[in-house]
Amino acid sequence: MIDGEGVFDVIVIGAGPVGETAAKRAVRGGLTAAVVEERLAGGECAYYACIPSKALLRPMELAHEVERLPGLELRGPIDTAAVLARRDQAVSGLDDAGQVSWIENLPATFVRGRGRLAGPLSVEVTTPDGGTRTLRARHAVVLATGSDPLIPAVPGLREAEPWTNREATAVQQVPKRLVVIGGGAVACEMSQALHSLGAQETTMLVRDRRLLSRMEPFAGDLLAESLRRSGIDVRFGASPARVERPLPDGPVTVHLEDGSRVEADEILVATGRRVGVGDIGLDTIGLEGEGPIDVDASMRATAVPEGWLYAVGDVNGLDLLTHMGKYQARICGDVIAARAQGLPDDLPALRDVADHLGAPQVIFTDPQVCAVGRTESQARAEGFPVRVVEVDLAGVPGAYLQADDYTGRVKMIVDEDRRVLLGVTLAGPAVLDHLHAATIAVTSQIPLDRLWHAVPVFPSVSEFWLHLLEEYGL
Ligand SMILES: Cc1cc2nc3c(=O)[nH]c(=O)nc-3n(C[C@H](O)[C@H](O)[C@H](O)COP(=O)(O)OP(=O)(O)OC[C@H]3O[C@@H](n4cnc5c(N)ncnc54)[C@H](O)[C@@H]3O)c2cc1C
Ligand SMILES: NC(=O)c1ccc[n+]([C@@H]2O[C@H](COP(=O)([O-])OP(=O)(O)OC[C@H]3O[C@@H](n4cnc5c(N)ncnc54)[C@H](O)[C@@H]3O)[C@@H](O)[C@H]2O)c1
Repeated sequence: MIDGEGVFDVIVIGAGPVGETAAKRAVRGGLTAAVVEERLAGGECAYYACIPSKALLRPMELAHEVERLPGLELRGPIDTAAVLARRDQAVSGLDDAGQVSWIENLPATFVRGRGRLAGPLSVEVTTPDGGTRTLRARHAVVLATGSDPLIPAVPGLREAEPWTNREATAVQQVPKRLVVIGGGAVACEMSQALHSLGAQETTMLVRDRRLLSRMEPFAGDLLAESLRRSGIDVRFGASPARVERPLPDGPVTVHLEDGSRVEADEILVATGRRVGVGDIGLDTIGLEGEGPIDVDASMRATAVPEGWLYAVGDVNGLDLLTHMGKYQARICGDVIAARAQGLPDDLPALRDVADHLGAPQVIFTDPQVCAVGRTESQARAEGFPVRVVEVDLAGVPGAYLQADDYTGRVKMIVDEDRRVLLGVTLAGPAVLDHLHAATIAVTSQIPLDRLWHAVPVFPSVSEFWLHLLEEYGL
């Protein structure tokens, strides 16, 4: 809704899931908003990350479920063409018309083009036809510019035109031989998805000694076992020294630091992200640097004393997860609206708490890996009086009824002084929906003596709570 030529209460740069949410909340709070997007409204998440990756993983998950149950059998291999067609549907054929209408119906003004700060409260947009347009904000500019794949400086790697998450999630032809650099979320999910869809030789080159090295060690170990069982070659302590691809469409060879080499048809780089602060005009407001934008608990950029600049989602580097970015965006949009209208801006719902407790996260592999709060090593490093309790999920009737040879584990970290949970990690088939109960317990700091009265149903997987609490001594 424009109420002056190019003048809005709030301007959001970046229409990923996070920028869209910030605009929605600001408009709900009675403000006018413009949303500037250079590529596709919906962002990385909708087209090249969360949505397509989960569409590609779901058939693998179901196939594994069937394999684990005697009496059931798949009629044939996974129909890759059908899976890719369903993925195409899930990403709306890379057409953002629906997302643009959603933004316009907020109502907010959608501006296609590259946004760049042009001094305080001012945004210059380079439109697709090469023209420029200047927008002014009365109250706030929100940076929601996300992140881009990071390609490490390995000689020959960039020249080999590696796949990033974008090409991997948009795959049309699954390579027969795939080599993946990385052992984090993207590497694990995409290796398993592409292997299940036809990559016959999949090699993961993991620099660390474990997969998912920021999570509890048992989770990465269970996942590595599962990946290896399905035929993926997971190599630890494997660092690429140089990469060669003599012909653009020919095979690629990765030479490792230990002198060995891997040849493949395609190479996927999954080594983290670079936050989206490049060429967005930070210099025009006296900021510099390549790193995330530091924010306070109301999502306001701490380096801008006048307080008109906010940063939400991947670009602030707090937690590179869609649900966390959208949570930040709800706070941000509401705070901007409150401040613009002189309303209280310090209500409990208007401050970021969750990012500092340990964000909930699910790795959608088989086994699924789910975590919230602190790991044991984080809790110990922070000086908490820690007690750890672990339970084998195979001993929980609700779990072993699900499948033969059910393999899974759960670990809880207790603050012994307060007898509350600091963190929970669980890994196993189809456990992701159990994470929210753990998130509630960790976030709400429910005393274990109270949690004891939340009786889990028999025979459900959620009885692991009972097993944990009994093991603890209740
Ligand atoms: C393969 C993969 C799978 C993932 N799976 C999950 C998952 O299952 N669950 C989960 O929670 N998270 C997942 N993530 C992380 C998630 O994708 C990100 O945390 C999320 O996309 C961040 O949202 P955002 O809006 O901050 O940024 P983005 O989604 O990156 O959107 C930013 C938008 O800003 C636009 N933009 C940037 N600069 C400008 C500019 N100057 N002017 C105009 N527009 C601009 C971009 O074009 C983009 O559309 C995954 C990531 C990857 C790579
Ligand atoms: N299901 C999910 O929630 C999900 C799925 C995918 C991605 N994501 C998010 O997207 C972000 C990016 O994921 P990602 O997997 O790219 O990053 P990551 O930070 O999770 O993992 C990066 C991996 O690359 C390795 N690495 C880094 N630099 C390297 C180098 N120079 N050489 C060799 N190895 C190197 C690291 O050791 C690590 O194993 C993550 O923060 C994650 O939260 C979330």
